[in-house]
Amino acid sequence: MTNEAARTSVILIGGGRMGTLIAKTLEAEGGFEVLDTYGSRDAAQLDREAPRADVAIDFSNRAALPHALAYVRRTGAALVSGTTGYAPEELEQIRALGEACAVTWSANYSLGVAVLRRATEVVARGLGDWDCEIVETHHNQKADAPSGTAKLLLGAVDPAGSMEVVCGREGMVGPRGRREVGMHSLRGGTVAGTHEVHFFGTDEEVCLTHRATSRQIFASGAVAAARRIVGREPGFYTFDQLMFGE
Ligand SMILES: NC(=O)C1=CN([C@@H]2O[C@H](COP(=O)(O)OP(=O)(O)OC[C@H]3O[C@@H](n4cnc5c(N)ncnc54)[C@H](OP(=O)(O)O)[C@@H]3O)[C@@H](O)[C@H]2O)C=CC1
Ligand SMILES: O=C(O)C1=N[C@H](C(=O)O)C[C@H](O)C1
Repeated sequence: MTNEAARTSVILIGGGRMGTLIAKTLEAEGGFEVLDTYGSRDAAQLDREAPRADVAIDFSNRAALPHALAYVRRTGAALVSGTTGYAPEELEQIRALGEACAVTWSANYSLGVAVLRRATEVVARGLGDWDCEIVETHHNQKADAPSGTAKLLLGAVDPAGSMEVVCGREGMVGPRGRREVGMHSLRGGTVAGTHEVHFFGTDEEVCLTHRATSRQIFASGAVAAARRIVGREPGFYTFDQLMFGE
């Protein structure tokens, strides 16, 4: 068998900042062959003509989802998706795709954020009656707000989904409610992604912060996920399951 035959074939959905960096990372790491990249102009080709790959890596836009789903259903490729901005029903469609193929979706493919999520769960349990505000900061080209990672961290603060979520505080009348979480989005410059979870008590504050200083962490995490998902049984796998086996 030649090295060529052993390579994992990939199609990329989205060839923007992340898609370009993932292509470079696949090339640098070796063992992968990118068959093609699909963007907004040719995403419809995914439905019928695009060649079968071992794995599709999707960092694009929610508008591409019907094509990504059609591609994976048609070809049986594994899916690694990092696209954010989905509605809950769309995320449910991605999870349901796991009945037919091996699928992973994560709002953040950095190891640091995977650990931050766990740390946030622990701190939130310990400081259950403290006020909590989540602040995310990203570059001025980001299409969605709040970030997918901010929503992931909200899930760690409030796993039951029982708290009121207040996005920004403009027009707020009266004091802050006890059963609410504030979400705040800042946009500017070239920030790769900063997430802060603030817990405020009386006369004290605990703040957990993750700061991405480069997008490379997301690209490397997505490629690691691609390596680990190819050849798995159909199912929806979390990033933690792929990386930590749990
Ligand atoms: N999970 C994670 O770790 C991370 C997730 N992200 C997420 O990845 C996504 C992409 O981010 P980024 O690369 O910075 O964004 P860019 O704007 O740089 O790139 C977006 C890409 O998506 C393509 N696209 C847009 N609409 C469609 C469509 N309808 N069908 C097919 N392709 C489409 C664009 O194609 P064209 O150029 O042809 O218009 C472009 O290539 C975002 O949702 C972002 O939040 C980002 C970083 C990390
Ligand atoms: O669009 C980005 O850039 C990023 N998007 C992801 C998100 O919405 O959480 C992950 C990361 O923060 C960078």
